[in-house]
Amino acid sequence: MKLVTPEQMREMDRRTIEDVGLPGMLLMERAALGAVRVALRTIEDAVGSRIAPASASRPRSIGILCGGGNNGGDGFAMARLLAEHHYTPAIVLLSPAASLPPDAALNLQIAQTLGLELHDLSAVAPEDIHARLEQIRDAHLLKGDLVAWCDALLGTGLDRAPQGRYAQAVAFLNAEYARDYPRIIAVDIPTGLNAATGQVLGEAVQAHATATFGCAKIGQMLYPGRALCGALEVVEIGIPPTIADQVGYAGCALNAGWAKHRIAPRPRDTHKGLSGKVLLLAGSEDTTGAALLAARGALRSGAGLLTVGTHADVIPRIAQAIPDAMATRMLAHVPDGNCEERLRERSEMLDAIGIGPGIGTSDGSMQQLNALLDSEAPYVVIDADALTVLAKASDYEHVRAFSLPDPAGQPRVVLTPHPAEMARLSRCRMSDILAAPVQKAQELAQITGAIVVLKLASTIVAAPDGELAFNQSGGPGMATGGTGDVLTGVITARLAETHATGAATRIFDVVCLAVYAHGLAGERAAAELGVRGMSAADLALQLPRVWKDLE
Ligand SMILES: NC(=O)C1=CN([C@@H]2O[C@H](COP(=O)(O)OP(=O)(O)OC[C@H]3O[C@@H](n4cnc5c(N)ncnc54)[C@H](O)[C@@H]3O)[C@@H](O)[C@H]2O)[C@@H](O)CC1
Ligand SMILES: Nc1ncnc2c1ncn2[C@@H]1O[C@H](COP(=O)(O)OP(=O)(O)O)[C@@H](O)[C@H]1O
Ligand SMILES: [K+]
Repeated sequence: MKLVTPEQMREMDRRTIEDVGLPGMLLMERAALGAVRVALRTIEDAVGSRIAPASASRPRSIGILCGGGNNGGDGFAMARLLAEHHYTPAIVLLSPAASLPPDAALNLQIAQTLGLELHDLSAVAPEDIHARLEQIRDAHLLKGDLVAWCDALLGTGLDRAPQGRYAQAVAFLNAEYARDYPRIIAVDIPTGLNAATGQVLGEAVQAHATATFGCAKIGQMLYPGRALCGALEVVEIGIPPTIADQVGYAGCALNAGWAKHRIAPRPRDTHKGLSGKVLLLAGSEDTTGAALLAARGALRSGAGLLTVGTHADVIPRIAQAIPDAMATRMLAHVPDGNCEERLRERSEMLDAIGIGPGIGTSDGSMQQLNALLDSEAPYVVIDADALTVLAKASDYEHVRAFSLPDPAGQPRVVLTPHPAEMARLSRCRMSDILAAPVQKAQELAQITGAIVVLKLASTIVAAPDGELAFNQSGGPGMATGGTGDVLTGVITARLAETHATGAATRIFDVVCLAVYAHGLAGERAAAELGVRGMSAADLALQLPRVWKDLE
């Protein structure tokens, strides 16, 4: 699923209308048709919760709150189309009809000509809006049943927090959502949601479903926006693909459609060398678990040969817990030439190296990270303590220098920070990261030349050239210690196999698939064990099934 910014969507609309010559009314009609389809399905899906859809013998009402822009225009058109399906639409107008843009004005005029029910609240005092909307609702509840509200207040034109009448209408819709009876359908985007950032301006509508037009917007991928949309459906409105490609996209969503056919079955005549030689620099005395989890992530994601490079005391514990892996001394708390030497010797023979889970932030870790960035390792994943160590460095020249020499011009380093690590790397507060995660991830990718995986509930993958992806898999069960360690192993193993086989796959896509698969494993573990019962180890155990399904 391709994603756009609100500006890109407006530009696609504009070019389609002005350059191609498709009338705006036609786009609006298709938008309204799609939104009606989503509304009807949402109502039908809710039948179990006492809601009965309309039929010739069973009239039902739908309230449609319309604002003063083209989003409101979609709402007027929807009213006309809903009437075809035996619903009684009740249009509520919040802005003066005289200032509507042309297509919206025409759709309002048609609705009026058809005699559809219209409540003009554009001159009602804001403090009275709530009561007026309740009156409209109650009148319809007496006549039949009001089964849904459509939010056609504001769409991608939102440029400030809803205030006055709009704010009251948003609050009313949220009170209706809380009653858990009528379905709330957002037209294009829930009002109050910033389509670029996923942040709320003032208060935003909580919808059961959102019909979004043309392309999904970035703000619908990121929380809280993602949750406010409810079930999100993209409605084609007639933007020609050539126009969309000319305008360009802001990124893509990592979902089932994206992941299909991204991983080929292994050839029968392969051998372990071709599956990828992985080294994970992980674990210390108190954090052996981090190394074990990363190792499980790698072994369950296709690693051909896995070595865990760790502190001396940890080696027997790794060997006992995971006999499939080799363990060797490669970490020390104080700088140790032997560890560096071993790393240097091996790096060339490896396909990918992951560093960080549980290694500690001592000078020894710093030294080993520097040695790694001086090595010949094809790909390096930097996570956890190694990120904290990296953040202590004055600049990211080291990472940049390492990232540059790839013959195909692809990044060789992957950074996998969670928001706290990201704040350290970006030298700002965590609140700054959470307020602008996309921008921060892009900036760090550009500064370092690395692929940045900013781990959130909607993880963002950012490439140095500005490419973006937003992960849609995963869930709250993954909010438990160690799931990030597993991810390090997964990404490292996938990079290793790609390097070993010499596959022409883009590194960015390899990282994205690893992130997506890791989230799916989290979903599967939660489905089996519940979000509170599952652990990071359970997630790792689900990885084989996820890869099997993806193949
Ligand atoms: N021809 C097109 O461009 C199409 C537009 N479509 C619909 O049109 C929408 C975009 O239309 P518009 O650009 O008219 O934008 P909106 O309908 O989102 O509203 C824009 C108007 O509301 C004002 N506004 C912004 N924030 C406000 C606030 N907080 N309180 C009060 N007023 C506020 C703006 O100043 C502007 O006048 C899309 O979301 C989509 O629903 C669809 O019909 C498809 C085709
Ligand atoms: N609510 C959530 N929804 C989806 N994924 C989540 C959620 N919470 C956490 N995750 C994922 O779980 C992982 C946590 O990683 P991290 O914070 O590094 O944990 P740790 O350091 O304990 O291993 C990340 O991949 C993150 O995207
Ligand atoms: K809306």
